[in-house]
Amino acid sequence: MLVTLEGLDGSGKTTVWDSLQETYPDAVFTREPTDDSWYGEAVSRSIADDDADPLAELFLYTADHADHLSRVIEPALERGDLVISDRYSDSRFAYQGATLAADERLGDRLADPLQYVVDVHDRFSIQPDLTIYLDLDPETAAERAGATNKFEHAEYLAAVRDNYERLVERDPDRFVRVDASQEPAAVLDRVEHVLASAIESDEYSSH
Ligand SMILES: Nc1ncnc2c1ncn2[C@@H]1O[C@H](COP(=O)(O)OP(=O)(O)O)[C@@H](O)[C@H]1O
Ligand SMILES: Cc1cn([C@H]2C[C@H](O)[C@@H](COP(=O)(O)OP(=O)(O)O)O2)c(=O)[nH]c1=O
Repeated sequence: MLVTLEGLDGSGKTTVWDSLQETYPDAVFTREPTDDSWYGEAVSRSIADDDADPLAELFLYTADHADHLSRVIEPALERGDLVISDRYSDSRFAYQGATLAADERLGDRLADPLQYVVDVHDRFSIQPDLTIYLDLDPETAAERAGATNKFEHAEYLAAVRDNYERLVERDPDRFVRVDASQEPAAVLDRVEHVLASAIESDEYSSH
């Protein structure tokens, strides 16, 4: 079963992901961008480059995703493991959807940048069974994240949040929204509850 954690920078994904490792010691914990491959390293370089070409950046993230799928996700799912990923394809749909829309060169050419990024993933990616969306307003998110990279500014995060809203609306059965403005223990409690029920119904449906 593939579970993903999504939300703005600073929404608390990594905090939750760290804590879940104690609850589910046998699960495979992974993340995007990956931090153990040269594809992930290339993505980190692009994140640090304020002048990175947005289209080149989309394809770097997507290359990292393709490698992540074949190297980590697919083998784990074939073994029947629970996989919990801190960010996954929806990050690309929301973030690169916003970056491409803001790019003067591309904005007019791509009628719907978010849909373009979704289409790039068609035919090779694997859809999560459950996506937990940590919902937080862009100002608090930027404040918590400390705005250390170009993706963490409130104005940009507001566009990213609009894209997440579109994704949730398109796929209400897959997404579960969690109020990330609550204190950490309350957020974790809610996430653990959502995850436990999803695992239970997954086990029930596979018997
Ligand atoms: N529910 C919360 N309330 C307040 N601060 C939080 C909460 N969850 C995480 N934080 C803090 O916010 C910052 C960003 O959290 P992090 O888990 O790294 O977010 P993300 O992985 O979504 O960027 C960290 O300093 C973390 O301690
Ligand atoms: C996976 C992914 C991340 N990102 C961005 C979001 C983050 O600002 C940055 C690094 O991701 P990450 O290290 O998960 O940041 P954080 O823990 O602060 O949420 O990359 C994209 O723009 N597209 C993507 O496909």
